[in-house]
Amino acid sequence: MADPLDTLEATIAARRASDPEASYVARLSAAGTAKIAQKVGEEAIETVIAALSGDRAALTSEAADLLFHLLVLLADRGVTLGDVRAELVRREGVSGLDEKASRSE
Ligand SMILES: N=c1c2ncn([C@@H]3O[C@H](COP(=O)(O)OP(=O)(O)OP(=O)(O)O)[C@@H](O)[C@H]3O)c2ncn1[C@@H]1O[C@H](COP(=O)(O)O)[C@@H](O)[C@H]1O
Repeated sequence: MADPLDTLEATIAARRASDPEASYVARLSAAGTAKIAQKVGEEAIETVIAALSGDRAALTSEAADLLFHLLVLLADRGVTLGDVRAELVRREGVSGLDEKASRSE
């Protein structure tokens, strides 16, 4: 089975330039980077609130909203899940101290 995040990334790529009347992704993308980033911020706050509430189902739902909007933002800025995965893999071999040192170089 395909990874749902990969499937969602492909769906978002396909919908970005489609009819805004029929697609939320197209509507949000047409609104621009600042609006998409604002939505990511809102969903992040809602995720934090759900986490602190102790409601597991609410946290799961808000996390899905957050990941969806983050994928729309990444697509808007031309960053792929592959780019993010590669960064995570790179960090697997870097200790906290080493990473700080490499960032300051
Ligand atoms: N995963 C999602 C998804 N999660 C949340 N949402 C939408 O995100 C919106 C956020 O809700 P809010 O209440 O925060 O926002 P709002 O008040 O409606 O909108 P704003 O005015 O704040 O922007 C809602 O309209 C949800 O329907 C999503 N919309 C789409 N997808 C996926 O994207 C695919 C493509 O969707 P379309 O572009 O609509 O075809 C779908 O098949 C889904 O897989």
